[in-house]
Amino acid sequence: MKAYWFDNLPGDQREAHDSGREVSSEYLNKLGIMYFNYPNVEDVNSLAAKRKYKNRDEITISPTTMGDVYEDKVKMFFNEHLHEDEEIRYILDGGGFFDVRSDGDEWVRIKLEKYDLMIMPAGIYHRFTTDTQNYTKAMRLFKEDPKWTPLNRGAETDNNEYREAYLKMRDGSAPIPSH
Ligand SMILES: CSCCC(=O)/C(O)=C/O
Ligand SMILES: [Fe+2]
Repeated sequence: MKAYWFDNLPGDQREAHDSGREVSSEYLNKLGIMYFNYPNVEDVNSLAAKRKYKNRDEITISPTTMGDVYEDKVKMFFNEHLHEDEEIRYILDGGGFFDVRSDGDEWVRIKLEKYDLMIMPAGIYHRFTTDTQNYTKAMRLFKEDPKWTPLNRGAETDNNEYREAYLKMRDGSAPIPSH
C-alpha cells in the first residue's frame, strides 16, 4: 500500500498520478480508513468473523474476464460515490487504486497490491480504478447479502444520513451507524 495526493493532471486514470506528496497512515486513519497486509487468508477470516461479516465474493476486473464491458466497468467504478455500508476489499492478485476524498475535498490515491486489505467507512466519497496492468482480483466482504450499491455524488448524497454520520465522525461528534 502506498498513499499520496493525486496530481489532478489529465491523462489515463490508470496511470499512477503520483504528485510525489505522500499521505501518512495516521491521516488515513483520521479519514476512517484502516489498512492491513494479510499474506495469510486466515487473517482475513478472523477479521471477517470479528466484524460479523457473513458473506464474501470474488471479482476479477480485467479485459480477459469482462470482455467488451471491461472499459465501461472501469469508467463506472471511477464515478465518485459512497456506500451506506463499510467497504472491505482484499486484493488477491494484481492491483488497483482507490481514491478517497480528504477533509478538504482533495483526492488521496491509495495504491493497493496483492494481499492488501482496506476498510473504508460508510459515507466516504471515493472511486476505484484498475492500474496499467488492467488486472484486479479482489475479495469483497459483506455483512449480509453480497450486493454492491454505489450512490453517485450529488445533491441526494450530500444529505444522505450515512454521509452526515461520516462527517460527524470526522468532526468527532458521533460514531458511524451500521445497518
Ligand atoms: C476492487 S473491488 C471493485 C470496486 C468496488 O467494489 C468499489 O466499491 C469501488 O468503489
Ligand atoms: Fe465503492
